[in-house]
Amino acid sequence: MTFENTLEFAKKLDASDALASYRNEFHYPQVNGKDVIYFTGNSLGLQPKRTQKFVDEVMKDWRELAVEGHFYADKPWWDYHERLAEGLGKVVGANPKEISVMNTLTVNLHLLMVSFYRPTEKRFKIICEEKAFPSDQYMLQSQVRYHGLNPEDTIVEVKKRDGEHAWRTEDIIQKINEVGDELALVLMGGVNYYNGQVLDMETITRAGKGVGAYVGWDLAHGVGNIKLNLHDWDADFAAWCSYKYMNSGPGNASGIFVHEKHLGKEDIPRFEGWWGTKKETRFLMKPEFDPIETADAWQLSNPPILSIAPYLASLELFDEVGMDALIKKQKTIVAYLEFVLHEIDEEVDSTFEIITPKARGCQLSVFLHGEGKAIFDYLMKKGVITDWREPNVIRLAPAPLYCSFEDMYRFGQILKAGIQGK
Ligand SMILES: Cc1ncc(COP(=O)(O)O)c(C=O)c1O
Ligand SMILES: Nc1ccccc1C(=O)C[C@H](N)C(=O)O
Repeated sequence: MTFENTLEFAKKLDASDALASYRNEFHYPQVNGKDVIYFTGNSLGLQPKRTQKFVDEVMKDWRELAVEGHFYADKPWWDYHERLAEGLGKVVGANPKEISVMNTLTVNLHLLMVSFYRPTEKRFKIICEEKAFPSDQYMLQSQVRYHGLNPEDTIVEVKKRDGEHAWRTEDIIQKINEVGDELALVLMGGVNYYNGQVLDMETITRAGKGVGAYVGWDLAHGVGNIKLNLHDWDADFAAWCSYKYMNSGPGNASGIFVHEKHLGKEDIPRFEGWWGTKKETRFLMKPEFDPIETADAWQLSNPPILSIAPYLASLELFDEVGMDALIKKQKTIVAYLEFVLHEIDEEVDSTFEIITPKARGCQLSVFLHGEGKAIFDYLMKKGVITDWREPNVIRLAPAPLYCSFEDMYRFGQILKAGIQGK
């Protein structure tokens, strides 16, 4: 499709957008009395209007039923989290039994490390990407130290080549083969938070398994953003948060995937709690742990229903739309945003560079040479919400559920005026 950087053309794209009506499903913050142009769905998704109903329902059940709500609410609390497994399975490409919703991302990564990072004298190394999201780095370092090892000898970071902005799959594979039979675990961000790159998870998983390591994925920036096929890729585990592209609200419940082949196994170490035991026997209060034969065996506590209810609301939206339609719009809107950026770049003295490679999802990261922070501050004042990542990057993620093509055009005009100092 040949794009044009005009309001008419952007409106034409909106008119033929199958997801256009979903824009009305969300609440928008206002700046200068107008809805913002929201580019930070990769950090915190907007609030779906229907979320209120799901939360109110829990508040009402609690008010009217109190403890009886565990078993007798319309959506009983004791197995409320199970309602998410099927929908999430479709989003991440997994069987429902491979999914559980619990805790938050960093907590879940720690819990999954208990099961999948079991260093031996010979096989103890971990491969991750350089400059992984800081929480992932702290998580890995503390896990390694917990096992009495030294992070410097244990964590192997795959670097980008000098002068390049993205990782090359061949470099990751080479590192995996190089570490070989010392490699215990590959754990990487499937979609990188900084440059927006989507890693070739299928190939990397195969390579990791090929040398006998476990392979896990942090999908904070992947879930609800790109096509995932965790089961077929044969990943051992994955974890993600729900508050970015999945719009479930700040700090809300997160999800895990554990491959079917690890379910119902006796010999897998795990930190356990009573919500991981079979429902039929849980309330017999026996001392023996009787694990559920699904990823719910990793559950510890009775779940925070008020934190899961918004996730259920948001999953309903994802279920209605489907990942295929979502990704179809995403590809067009990101391509249009890229086009608008290039057009502006031609029209003004070039000050920016897109550092996101073609293997991408929703996010374009733009390196602002020179006046970076001033442009960022200006955009925020004009009601364009982006985010800033040191040293000089703004991230733009036009989430396909609620961003319009007109937003992209208007953003371009605001950016141009900002660079020209108008
Ligand atoms: C890649 C990645 N890992 C970890 C985190 C931390 O998540 P949480 O604070 O939910 O544990 C985030 C985002 O906050 C992230 O983007
Ligand atoms: N939860 C947050 C709370 C405060 C500030 C940022 C976050 C983020 O989620 C950042 C996100 N992980 C990122 O990729 O930048």
